[in-house]
Amino acid sequence: MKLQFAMDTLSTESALALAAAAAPHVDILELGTPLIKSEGLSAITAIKAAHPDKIVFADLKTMDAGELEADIAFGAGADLVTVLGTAGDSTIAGAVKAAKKHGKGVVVDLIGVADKPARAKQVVALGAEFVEMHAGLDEQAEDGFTFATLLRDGEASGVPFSVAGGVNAASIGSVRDSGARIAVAGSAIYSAENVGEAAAALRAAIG
Ligand SMILES: O=C(CO)[C@H](O)[C@H](O)COP(=O)(O)O
Repeated sequence: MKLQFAMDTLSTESALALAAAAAPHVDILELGTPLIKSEGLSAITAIKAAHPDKIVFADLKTMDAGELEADIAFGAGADLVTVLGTAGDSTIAGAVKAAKKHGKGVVVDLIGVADKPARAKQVVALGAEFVEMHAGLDEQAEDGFTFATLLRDGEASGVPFSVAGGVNAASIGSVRDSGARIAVAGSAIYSAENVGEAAAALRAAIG
């Protein structure tokens, strides 16, 4: 299983520092949505230039203009971009078209999707590389939500999936056991006193 570090910070400078500390222990460096909104596409270019050997993931959370948004992010250096599963099929297909042009990939984020396994199958058929079983902060706070639901949805989807939202040292073993291809950890790494050690501990936990 790969480890993805979601850098939910607001400046390129702090993202570069976080990436430098965590890079030896992670496979994928994610520029969080707030970072891209704050700094723009130049942040993607800066992270890719500093870490050409890592997969650079731009969490665009695109909802419309799929081809255009994906095209400019790939042009800036992204290897993977996200489109929302709640977007229309044409938006997802447009982003996939841009990915094919650049030899890159599209990940569909299923945040807010009621039937995640069903939508997962549909978007992979449209050309998504994998789906992200993602519970946002609000969804995590809803009555009846459990992390296990996310893992069950991933297993039930029958397609390649990552898990995001609440992945930490206590939960990452269950993510691996669910068959996820990728575990996405944000605050468990960037909020730690020692970012490098936190990333190394998550890596060690999944082998
Ligand atoms: O995409 C995100 C929010 O929309 C986060 O980056 C992702 O969910 C990671 O969350 P956490 O900090 O709980 O690991």
